[in-house]
Amino acid sequence: MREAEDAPAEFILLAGFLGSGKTTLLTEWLRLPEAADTAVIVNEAGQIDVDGAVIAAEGTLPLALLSNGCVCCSLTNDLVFTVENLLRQRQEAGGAPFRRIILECSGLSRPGPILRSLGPLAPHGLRVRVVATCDAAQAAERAAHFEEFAAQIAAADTVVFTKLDQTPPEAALALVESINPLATTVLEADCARRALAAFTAPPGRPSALPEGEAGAHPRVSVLLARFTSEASWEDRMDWLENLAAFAGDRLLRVKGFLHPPEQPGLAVLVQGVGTLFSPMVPMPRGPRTPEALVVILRDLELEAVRQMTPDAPAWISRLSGNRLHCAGTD
Ligand SMILES: Nc1nc2c(ncn2[C@@H]2O[C@H](COP(=O)(O)OP(=O)(O)OP(=O)(O)O)[C@@H](O)[C@H]2O)c(=O)[nH]1
Repeated sequence: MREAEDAPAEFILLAGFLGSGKTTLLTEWLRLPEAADTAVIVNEAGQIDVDGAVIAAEGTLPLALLSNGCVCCSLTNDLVFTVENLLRQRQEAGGAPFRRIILECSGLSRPGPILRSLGPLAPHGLRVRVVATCDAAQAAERAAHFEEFAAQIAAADTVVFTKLDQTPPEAALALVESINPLATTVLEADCARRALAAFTAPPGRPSALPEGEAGAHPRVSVLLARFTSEASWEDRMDWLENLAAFAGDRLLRVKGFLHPPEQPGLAVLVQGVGTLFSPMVPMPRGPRTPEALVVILRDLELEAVRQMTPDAPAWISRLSGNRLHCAGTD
């Protein structure tokens, strides 16, 4: 579908639960020619900017980061400032106006407060749209435990199903339609076609309705794991294996970088959703790829994880300065 040259730029809020495939969808999009004139803002809730490093590896695109907090509760002013900065820098550089600014939200953020915070951007005439990813394999479990899941789906103009290679989509589709019968759904196994459908879908509702419920999650812990200088590669793998076995379905997400001691220039991207780990991806070691793993758990506290393997050459701490979810009301 060709877009009119003078169509207003879009502000796309890319929501979706932890590990549901937001970054993957976005990187697929950035590889397409249609993605020219896209700017990206990444809201990584912790100190480790994994998504930013993965997206930056796609090339030189205007990329801004909102880190150390959740954009739906603590960073709404920063968001307006960041968008205005991107627009101004583009104008000052004499570049063509952006067609799209995509905000990748952290996985537990709720679209409602973010949409409401966009008021000061009204003079820019951006058309706002919410795209939510839904992991077809995990939808029922997420819906049962996390109201953020329902808030994300309910706010979406477009719901994009992911992990269709792992599970048939019917149950997740029925669930999503029961939460938000108005959303356009994208059920596309091919990654490029899925990304194209996600980010160029015709506008449905003019803007999404903010959801009402508050979403504190005292049951979620966000921890940071680091390894000592004596730790071998096997120690790191053992620790991860133990974690998956110990936490079971209480393990929601692992992501971060490991540094193989034998390979000084190399960092390895580690991605786990639940206890399922993707093949590790090698990346150059550098300031964007520090060695640390963000571990997100349900119903498991720091002390329990430390006690899991008290002698492991690892430091486990709470992620400081982090608020993955809203504790307040709207
Ligand atoms: N098999 C399969 N794996 C996928 C698909 N989409 C994403 N993944 C994998 O799922 C994991 C999480 O994907 P991400 O794109 O990082 O998910 P995210 O929503 O950005 O994660 P957070 O930022 O932590 O909330 C990665 O290991 C991806 O490779 C898919 O359609 N099929």
